[in-house]
Amino acid sequence: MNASPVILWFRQDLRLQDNAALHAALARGGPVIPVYIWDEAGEGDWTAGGATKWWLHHSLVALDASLQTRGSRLIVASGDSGEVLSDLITETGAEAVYWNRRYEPAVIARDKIIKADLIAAKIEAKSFNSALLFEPHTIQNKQGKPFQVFTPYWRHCLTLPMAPAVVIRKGDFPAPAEWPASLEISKLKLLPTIKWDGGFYEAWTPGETGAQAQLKRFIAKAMEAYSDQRNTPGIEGTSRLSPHFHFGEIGPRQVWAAVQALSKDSGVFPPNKGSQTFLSEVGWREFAHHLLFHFPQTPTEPLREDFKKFPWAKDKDGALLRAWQRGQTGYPIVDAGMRELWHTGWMHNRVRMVVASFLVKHLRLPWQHGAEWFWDTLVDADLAQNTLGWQWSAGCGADAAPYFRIFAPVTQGERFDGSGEYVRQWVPEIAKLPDKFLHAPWTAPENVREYAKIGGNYPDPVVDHAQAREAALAAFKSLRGDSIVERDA
Ligand SMILES: Cc1cc2nc3c(=O)[nH]c(=O)nc-3n(C[C@H](O)[C@H](O)[C@H](O)COP(=O)(O)OP(=O)(O)OC[C@H]3O[C@@H](n4cnc5c(N)ncnc54)[C@H](O)[C@@H]3O)c2cc1C
Repeated sequence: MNASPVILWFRQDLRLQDNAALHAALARGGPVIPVYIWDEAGEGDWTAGGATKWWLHHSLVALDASLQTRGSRLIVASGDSGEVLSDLITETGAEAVYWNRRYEPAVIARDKIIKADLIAAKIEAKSFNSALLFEPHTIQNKQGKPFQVFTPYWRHCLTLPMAPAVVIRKGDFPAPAEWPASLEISKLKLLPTIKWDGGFYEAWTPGETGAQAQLKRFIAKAMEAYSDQRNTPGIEGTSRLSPHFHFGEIGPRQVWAAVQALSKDSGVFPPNKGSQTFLSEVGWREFAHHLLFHFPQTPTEPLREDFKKFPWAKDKDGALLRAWQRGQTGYPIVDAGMRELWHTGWMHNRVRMVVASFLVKHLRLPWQHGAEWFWDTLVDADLAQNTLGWQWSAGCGADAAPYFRIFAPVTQGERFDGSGEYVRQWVPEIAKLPDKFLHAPWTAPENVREYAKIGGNYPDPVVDHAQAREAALAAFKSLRGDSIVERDA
């Protein structure tokens, strides 16, 4: 038992349950001082975008409220993490700093320095895993190398022991006799000054309680049918846990345990096909972190070296990129996705794949432009998962979709939004079109267009699908210099 305070440094682990650093801090004894540091420079080139800042504000408010129910509170500071911690140590007499690990390259580099400095100053510095089932440095293939294909990666992971979720005891957390100074959360200025975030409030409840409610809802209503319904953007067929995962308001061990609990009666795990597919998507999240850790250059550079020479198209005045960002490409499924993103900070995975393919293949614009836009607009923007998603879509990453697989936006719309529910919600100016023309409004006869009152409200396609596809294949061919199999997805 220890009487000196321990600083519990919260980062992307904004929850009390299944929090290994908190568990260790409580077990150590002595007052626990929970701290959050807003350290933009410490994130390297990837400081939080507008949408994740919105989420963070509300998540910190929720965390502080939860801590207060435990006789504690959140100390909030801004600045260089190492300096803030050092000042707090002086102010509080803390002799230990505990935190949960993160895996982004700039953060790893920063944390290493902080740990070394703390140890040199004779402060107990300990880090823990609360974010992943399998930490990247513990996983390698038979050749001792990182995995680059998901299926063998995941098969290997599933042979390994998995730590259970950590249970935090009930009751108050020991508090210091005097709390150090704290900023008000609003002083971090994370919320937008221009009010574009109205839709976010309707769509989300940031914080640990919101995350648990979302998991419960998903398990009760959608998990069993997940493998059939996960590709239909017009229904709530997926968990929508991604921003909660990103901020560590829920951890994968908790999700695993919740699915496992359903197997109590049958003894079969996972209990059904839906849960099996769902857990393998959680596996993709693990894989994304594995890749980012082992290939830290990939947020900006293609994993496949040959793609560095890809002949991207010229986009005069950025007009094509702007049309894509604003949901004005003339392809309804693409525009619906981009508008859903702008309005709610989230986009369905099927549609993320369609809009990413459209940017990279139809418009032939660099995937990095798309990754940057997603970074700023997604509430779940995550360096590991965003990088994997974009490199997968562009065909230049690990286990990626081949470049020559070009998603045809009309076919994708008809196949995955056949009833048009999704497009009608996000592209209301064409809502009155009959299903037959909904995904290709330019093919509707004039009288139908008139009846549906499309008028000049909705743009014609910014590129012709067939021509764009040919140009993309030619560009790919010039890169590869060999024959390719052509197939629309
Ligand atoms: C171009 C592109 C960019 C993406 N950027 C991000 C991002 O910044 N942040 C992010 O969390 N996800 C990203 N994804 C992955 C995926 O689209 C989202 O995780 C998913 O849509 C989140 O919705 P959900 O929580 O309902 O997922 P569910 O289908 O319920 O899946 C459960 C969890 O598994 C993980 N997951 C699901 N699909 C994937 C996947 N393909 N890759 C990695 N993890 C996955 C997520 O953590 C998700 O919350 C991206 C995908 C693409 C194609």
